Amino acid sequence: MRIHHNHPPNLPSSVVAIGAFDGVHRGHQRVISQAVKRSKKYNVPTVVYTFDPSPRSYFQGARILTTIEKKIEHIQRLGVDHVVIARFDETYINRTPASFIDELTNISPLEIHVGRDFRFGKNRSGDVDLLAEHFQLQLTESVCCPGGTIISSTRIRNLLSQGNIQEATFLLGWSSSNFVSQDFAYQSNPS
Ligand SMILES: Cc1cc2nc3c(=O)[nH]c(=O)nc-3n(C[C@H](O)[C@H](O)[C@H](O)COP(=O)(O)O)c2cc1C
Ligand SMILES: Nc1ncnc2c1ncn2[C@@H]1O[C@H](COP(=O)(O)OP(=O)(O)OP(=O)(O)O)[C@@H](O)[C@H]1O
Repeated sequence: MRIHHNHPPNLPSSVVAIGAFDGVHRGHQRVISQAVKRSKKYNVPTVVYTFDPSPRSYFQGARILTTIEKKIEHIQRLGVDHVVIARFDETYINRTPASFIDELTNISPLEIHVGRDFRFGKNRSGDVDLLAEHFQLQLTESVCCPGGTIISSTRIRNLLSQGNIQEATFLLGWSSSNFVSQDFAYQSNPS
């Protein structure tokens, strides 16, 4: 897998998945795996476009589930060809939706895979309807817990803070021993 910092490569065609993907949990895995499956069908590379730091950590100071290195490792395991890591800083957050859309045209997406709630651009002003005016969108069905709640990084963070490692690990879909960041590992197992 090739790693691109800040700027996507120029590609003649691709299938793209976009998101913060903190934890690369079961919901994220579905978004990315569906992109990989479709890229194989088209015989074009899969690109995952993600952010460092994650927007939730930047805006709300949320503790991360995965370091950027771990995130890359898990994305690679899903069979992705290229990962773009955009530095999420003051300059970046002020970009307009149009500027983000322009950037995506460099990778010539045949399809873009995101969840229904995906937002982008300054003040979260871009949504899936706007993206669909420019690209073929594939909206991933939400992956839920057995109880019916949608899996999210926030939910997993809360479970870990409460010490509920078993459920957090299940929602992550990876082994927590080599997955959860040191901060959480320490908090959940202080001995
Ligand atoms: C160019 C760009 C600018 C963004 N600016 C903001 C912003 O001003 N405020 C904000 O809360 N999020 C901003 N975001 C983050 C998005 O709201 C969102 O978190 C990000 O696209 C990842 O999607 P996800 O949270 O569904 O994974 C921006 C994203 C992009 C791509
Ligand atoms: N449970 C899920 N099922 C399907 N798609 C999901 C799921 N959770 C997130 N996604 C999608 O994956 C992409 C990345 O999502 P994001 O990183 O914001 O995850 P999140 O779990 O909602 O995080 P947070 O709780 O921090 O907001 C987005 O397009 C989002 O819609």
